[in-house]
Amino acid sequence: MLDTPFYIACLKLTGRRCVVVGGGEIGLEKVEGLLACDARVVLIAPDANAELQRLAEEGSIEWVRKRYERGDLEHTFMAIAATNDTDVNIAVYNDAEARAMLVNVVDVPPLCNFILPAIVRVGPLAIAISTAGASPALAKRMKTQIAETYGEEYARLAVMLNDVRGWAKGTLPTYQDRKAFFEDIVNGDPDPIELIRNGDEAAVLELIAAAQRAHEPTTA
Ligand SMILES: C[C@@]1(CC(=O)O)C2=NC(=C\c3[nH]c(c(CCC(=O)O)c3CC(=O)O)Cc3[nH]c(c(CC(=O)O)c3CCC(=O)O)/C=C3\N/C(=C\2)[C@@H](CCC(=O)O)[C@]3(C)CC(=O)O)/[C@H]1CCC(=O)O
Ligand SMILES: NC(=O)c1ccc[n+]([C@@H]2O[C@H](COP(=O)([O-])OP(=O)(O)OC[C@H]3O[C@@H](n4cnc5c(N)ncnc54)[C@H](O)[C@@H]3O)[C@@H](O)[C@H]2O)c1
Repeated sequence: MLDTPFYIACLKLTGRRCVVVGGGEIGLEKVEGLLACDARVVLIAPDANAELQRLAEEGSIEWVRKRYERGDLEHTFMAIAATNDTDVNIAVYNDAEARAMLVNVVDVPPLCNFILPAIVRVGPLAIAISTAGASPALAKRMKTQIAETYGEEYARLAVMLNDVRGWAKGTLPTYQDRKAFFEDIVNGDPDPIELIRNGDEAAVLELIAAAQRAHEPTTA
């Protein structure tokens, strides 16, 4: 799989039907990942572990208590198979592929048209690490190391920069102007990340205000 050039993207799952087939520990892991992204999760499995049953009872997921059938993929955006039956996993893959649907069979690369990276999430930041299947264990180790480097201060700066995007789009006429404005702040002196680390958000706001003054077109 190392010669597969994977196209990395961020999917919007909000409100979309995502089907998980298999109600064991691994099925639960996948359900939780999808719920964290506001997907409409449908679990297909004749039995499910206690936590999945709880999620179904509280209405967080729909549990269809039966064995998988092709029709379960109707109107579905993504399917993830996590059963202990290879024939079922192959059927899910074939049925999803026939509909050009996104499909992942956990830990079976030939039955995936997308694979899952290890992810570091902090606020709006998401850093994905993929080894193209070469070593999930290494991806997991890197996740820990990256999480130590890119913490809350980066997430906070992202939010502060988002707050000024409206001003930039409304005030700075060209893409180049907006690019220069944001790069001045992000790579600014003093370093905004260091300022946030030291608890001095007021100085970051001042850095942003100074960039606004420097980049605002003159009306004369
Ligand atoms: C990242 C992560 C995300 C997630 O699952 O959400 C993920 N696997 C994780 C953990 C993990 N998986 C395995 C181990 C044992 C150690 C090891 O083998 O390294 C550990 C470590 C552990 O469990 O601690 C075993 C394993 N995994 C695959 C195979 C098949 C094969 O090698 O042929 C085998 C051998 C099975 C066997 O030997 O029988 C295949 C895949 N696993 C992927 C993703 C995709 C490639 C990702 C990439 O590298 O780009 C891919 C291709 C398909 C997919 O499943 O999407 C998650 C870390 C989550 C986190 O902690 O953040
Ligand atoms: N548990 C682990 O740590 C782990 C790690 C890596 C890979 N795996 C593999 O991932 C798979 C899932 O692991 P698990 O621990 O969640 O397994 P599990 O045995 O606990 O759960 C399997 C689930 O699949 C369901 N299932 C079986 N046939 C089905 C069908 N026809 N339609 C719908 N659902 C069906 C079962 O009802 C059960 O809910 C297994 O193949 C396992 O070898 C497990």
